[in-house]
Order: sequence, then structure tokens, then C-alpha cells
Amino acid sequence: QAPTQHVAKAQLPNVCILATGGTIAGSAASNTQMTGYKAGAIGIQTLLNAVPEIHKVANVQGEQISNIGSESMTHEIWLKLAKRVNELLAKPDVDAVVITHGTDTLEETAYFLNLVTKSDKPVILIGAMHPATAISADGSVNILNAVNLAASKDAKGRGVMIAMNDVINGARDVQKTNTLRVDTFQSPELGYLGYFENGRPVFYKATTRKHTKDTEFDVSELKDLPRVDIIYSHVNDDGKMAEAAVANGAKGVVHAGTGNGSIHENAEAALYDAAKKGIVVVRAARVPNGPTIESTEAWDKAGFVHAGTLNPQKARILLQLGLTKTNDPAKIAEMFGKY
Ligand SMILES: NC(=O)CC[C@H](N)C(=O)O
Repeated sequence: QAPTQHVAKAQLPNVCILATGGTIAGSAASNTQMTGYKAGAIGIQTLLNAVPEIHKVANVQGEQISNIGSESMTHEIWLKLAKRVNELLAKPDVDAVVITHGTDTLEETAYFLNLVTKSDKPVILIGAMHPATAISADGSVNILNAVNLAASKDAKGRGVMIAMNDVINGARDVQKTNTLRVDTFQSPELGYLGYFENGRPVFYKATTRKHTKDTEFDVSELKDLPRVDIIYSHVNDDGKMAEAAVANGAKGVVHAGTGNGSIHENAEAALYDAAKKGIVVVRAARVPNGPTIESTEAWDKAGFVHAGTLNPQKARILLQLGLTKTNDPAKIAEMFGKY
């Protein structure tokens, strides 16, 4: 669809919407179909034309970055997106960026951008759980709330945010917690940042971890990210997956351990061997809640880093960015204490 023409109003903030795909742009054969649709079928203009109310709060411009199911997100699209976000936010006449995204990896893209965006202007991610063609499609209200948040003076300097289902989540702590429900995005550990009250964003807390312009990471010259594999532990784990990660050239490994980041005794040797070869090993947990903390086991003495409250997929991102700076586990551990 062609953009509907709206005259820019000087008194309104300028918000760029970058579309990457997902259910929010999903199209199904009937309006009762909630799964089995094609994600990333509808272009950004069609999405925006469905929510004309956004033009009352901001001058909005849409741009298509990709149109994929986010389960197929790549480093290439991440870097393109991050570079575009930084380019846009560096312009004095751009006030905020909203990104539409599939929900499957939304938390990962949000945390990645939380660490590499070089601006304190608002960056907000949204998706949907019901396709755009469904009864009670949730995408339209999420777009409206996101633009309200983008236009809000309160939104600056809070890190990348997720605006879905009438709540505001912070990129670091948010997780997709349910495969189907519209209230899937939660921060079960540390809570929401705020609510949309009649569409107006109201903040109740802020993160204490460094983000956006206060991080040391810079993607402007990067062509790819270091390989980091996640290894999911289980009964009878024998370390073969860790060996495979090393053989495949991983520069880092996140071990999604049982309990508080525990490692099967039959898998330890493979991970010690990886660490001896200079591969940074991070201990995270497959348990959805609670931090992975330091350990009195030989693990810490071998230089394994503990992930705190970052889940394995987020620990992977911080480790990847950390590895663009250093492969000293002590320095990477400091980053896990900071971000
Ligand atoms: N609700 C969704 O967005 C899921 C659709 C698709 N798997 C994606 O993540 O893009």
C-alpha cells in the first residue's frame, strides 16, 4: 500500500517505524485463524494505515528493514537494523524509533539494541500474538501504545522498551513466557517498568543496569558477531555438544545449566577443555527464574562466568558483544555485572 499522506505538524515529535516482520504483519486465510498463518506478509504502510490515530500524537514514517518470521532472525539483519537505528537517532529531527518484530526472538533483538544503541532517545519494540487479519488482532493497539510511548517526554533514557498488551517491559528483563497468549511478554524476575493507562505511558520503576549510550559496545564497523553457542544441559549430558561447539569454531559458549547453573559431571571435562583453548564459558540456567550466581565449585576457578538474571539467549548476546572487546573471562565477568 502507498502511504496515506499526512501533513507533518511542527509541534509533534517525529517517530520512525522500522518493520522487520512477525505476526504483527501476519496474514491468515480466515479471521478465526490464530496460528498457521504467514508471518511477515503485510508491509509497513498497510500496518500504519490501519491505525490512523497515531498521526494525532506524532509525525510517523515507516520503513521496511526485513519481512521475516523472527525465528529466522540473523546477525546480518541485526547489524543492518542497529546501524539504521543509530543513523536515524543521530538526526536532530528524529525523536524516537519504533520497531515491529516477530515475538519469537523479540526479547533478543531488544536486548541487543539495548546494548548497542548510541542514543538516549526512545527505542521501542512491538509485536503481536494474533495475526493482523484475526478477530482481536493485538497489533493495532500495540502500535498506538508504542507511538504514544515514543512521543512521551518520560520515555527518554530508559533503555530499549517493549510495549505490548498494555504494559511497558525493559529489554534486559523481558521474556516471552507463553507460546500462545497475548500477555506473553513478562519480566517475571524484576517486573514491568510501567503501564499504559488509557494509552498514556506511566512509569513505576527504572533499570539499574547500564544500557544504550552508556555501554562500551559499538557495532558501526562490525560485519558479523562472534560465534557463541548455547548448550542445554539435561540428564545424561556427556559433553558432546560442548565438544561440537569447540569443533565448530565457537568463541564462546553459554551453558544453560540445571538449577543454579549446574554442570553435569560428565560434561565438565569438555567445558574445561574449551576454556583452556580460550573459549569463554558462561554459566546460565535453564530454570526460568532466579539468578545464576557464583559457585564454589571448580567452575569459577576455571574462569567460567555466571550470567546473573540473564537467560541463556540474552547471556549469549552479552557474551557476543563482550567478545568483540576481549576474550579475558575476568573482563567479560565485569560486563555481566554491569549490563
Ligand atoms: N507471534 C509471533 O510474532 C510469532 C510469529 C513468528 N514465529 C515470529 O516470531 O515472527
